[in-house]
Amino acid sequence: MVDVLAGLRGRLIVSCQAYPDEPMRDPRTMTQVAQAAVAGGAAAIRAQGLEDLASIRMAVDVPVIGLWKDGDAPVHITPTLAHAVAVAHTGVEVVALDGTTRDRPDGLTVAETIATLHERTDALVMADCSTLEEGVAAVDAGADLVGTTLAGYTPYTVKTSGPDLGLVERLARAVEVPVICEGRVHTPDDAARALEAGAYAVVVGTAITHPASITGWFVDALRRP
Ligand SMILES: CC(=O)N[C@H](C=O)[C@@H](O)[C@H](O)[C@H](O)COP(=O)(O)O
Repeated sequence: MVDVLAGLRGRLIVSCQAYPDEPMRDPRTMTQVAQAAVAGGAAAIRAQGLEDLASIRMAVDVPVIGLWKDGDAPVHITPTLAHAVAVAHTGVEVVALDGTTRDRPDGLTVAETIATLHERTDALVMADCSTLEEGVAAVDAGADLVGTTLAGYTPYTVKTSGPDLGLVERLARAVEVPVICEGRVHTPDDAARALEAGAYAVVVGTAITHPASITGWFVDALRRP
């Protein structure tokens, strides 16, 4: 598993996710998107949902970071231990879960969730966080990687127009585990700046794998006076 992390240093991870009721919400489609990303040089794939994960894990030869978005509670990225174990059982190398200190639907803490997952499976854990304090706490709780995934998506954080590079910088100074810059990395320049800010690796989702959003960016630009 140490090799998994070593292979991600300085590299691009592509998040391949389609949202409920979208046309591309189909495991075969997401698998093809993941294969295309790997062909383009992605060092790992991040993906969502048990079916997508099982299919993508079989189809690509790079590590997969898996999550399961479920429920309407504020904590919905791999929200419970049962979700985390199910994600690990798809064969992915890394389980991503909500690493904030908010109440979890099963009443467990992040530390209890990570400890039990580590006991029961070989998967590494990526804690999706929104603040420096959450990242530090998640690492203390046993997270193997920490991501800025939720910066701007919790009620107490501000959504920066690009990636939250300030948070990347502060986290990279504060923790010993790899810091993954994730969220609103929309250009190659954003990605390069994330590494300069101290990120170990960079996740890009929307800007590579979400055609509806990318189309919208162009449509909006044409509407400007
Ligand atoms: C906040 C949240 O739920 N983020 C999710 C986490 O898996 C995904 O919807 C994002 O696409 C992913 O984090 C990549 O970010 P971006 O698509 O901005 O490159």
